[in-house]
Amino acid sequence: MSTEFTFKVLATDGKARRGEITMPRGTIRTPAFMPVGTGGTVKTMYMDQVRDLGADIILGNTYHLMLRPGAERVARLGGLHEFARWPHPILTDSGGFQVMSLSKLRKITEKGVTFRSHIDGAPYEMSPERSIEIQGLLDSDIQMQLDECTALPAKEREIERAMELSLRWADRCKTAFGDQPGKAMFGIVQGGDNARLRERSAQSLASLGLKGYAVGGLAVGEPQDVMLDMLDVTCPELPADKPRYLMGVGTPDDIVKSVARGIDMFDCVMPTRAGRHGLAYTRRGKVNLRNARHADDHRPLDEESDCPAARDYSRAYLHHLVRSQEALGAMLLTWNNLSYYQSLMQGLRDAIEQGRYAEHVAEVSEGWARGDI
Ligand SMILES: CNc1nc2cc3c(=O)[nH]c(N)nc3c(CCN)c2[nH]1
Repeated sequence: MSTEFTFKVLATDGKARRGEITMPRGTIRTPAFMPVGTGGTVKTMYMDQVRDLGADIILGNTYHLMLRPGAERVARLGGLHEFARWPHPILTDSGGFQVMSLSKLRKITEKGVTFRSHIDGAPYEMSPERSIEIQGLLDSDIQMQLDECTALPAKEREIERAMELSLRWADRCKTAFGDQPGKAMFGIVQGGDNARLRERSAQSLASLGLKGYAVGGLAVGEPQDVMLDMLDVTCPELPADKPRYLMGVGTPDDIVKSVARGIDMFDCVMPTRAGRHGLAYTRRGKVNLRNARHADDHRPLDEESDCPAARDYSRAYLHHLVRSQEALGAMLLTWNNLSYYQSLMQGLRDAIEQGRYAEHVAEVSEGWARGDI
């Protein structure tokens, strides 16, 4: 187990990279999908299950945990890993995006963000320094800079203002984070759907010499081709020997296309949120178990899966659980969805090692297109 945070590219296939992040709490095989554990829990899952599905790292949220149960309280209780019984790496988002999407009466100034809690309306201030302090109290392994994510569509001058503010905040976060060998602080590239601003943001962040770089400001409603175009201009400006994390992405199709453009890490609520809404991800595409067509279908979701949720339960039973709003419905479909996402990532990692990434993507895409029989 290394005491340092290191990233190695083990193989490439075009722009796709098979890599490995080693850090004190464990190794992260990339391309990696991080299940979202917003409030210190991957909803409806035991942490042992999440690990057994192949997840090397999960995501936590500064915003939610600072509001409840409180960062100082988590620190007093031994940090987030001890609190949630997840001993492997944790990446925490910095809170800016969640403030903008969840809280009311929020204001952004040079100093930071002020906002009211979406839980009890209490007022809060969060500076770049406080965000890093909170992530330290959580004992987070990979900490994200505080940034401002511009909602799209937006005027160029608005995108530029937020991008430049985020750059100044990156510098302040780097100073606040200091030198923590076994941990990392990632910068976040902004710049909306503007190629020139994306390049400027990436180049400026690269000059900070950070341990990793996220691509933010995407998956905010823009068409997939716009997101992919922004990756085409951003990734080449980022150091090839550092991990690249595309925030909030995405569908299986988003992921395979983003890996092909040089992305190494992903997080997305889709597999977990969809599971709670009766939607299953499978190698033959999506299956909506709310649909009455499943009411008498004795087949499992995927007889070839090694996940019991996909292999051992009939669609009829899953349909019944979902329609009856039974907790087990959300549990089994979340289990199935995270299993599918992790098996997708394992397939991508293997394909890059074997130099057959394009062929593998064609195979999985054909499976989705064939649709669920
Ligand atoms: C679902 N789409 C999405 N886009 C994001 C952009 C940022 C982004 O630009 N910055 C930060 N800090 N987080 C983002 C997130 C949250 C990731 N868990 C995003 N999620």
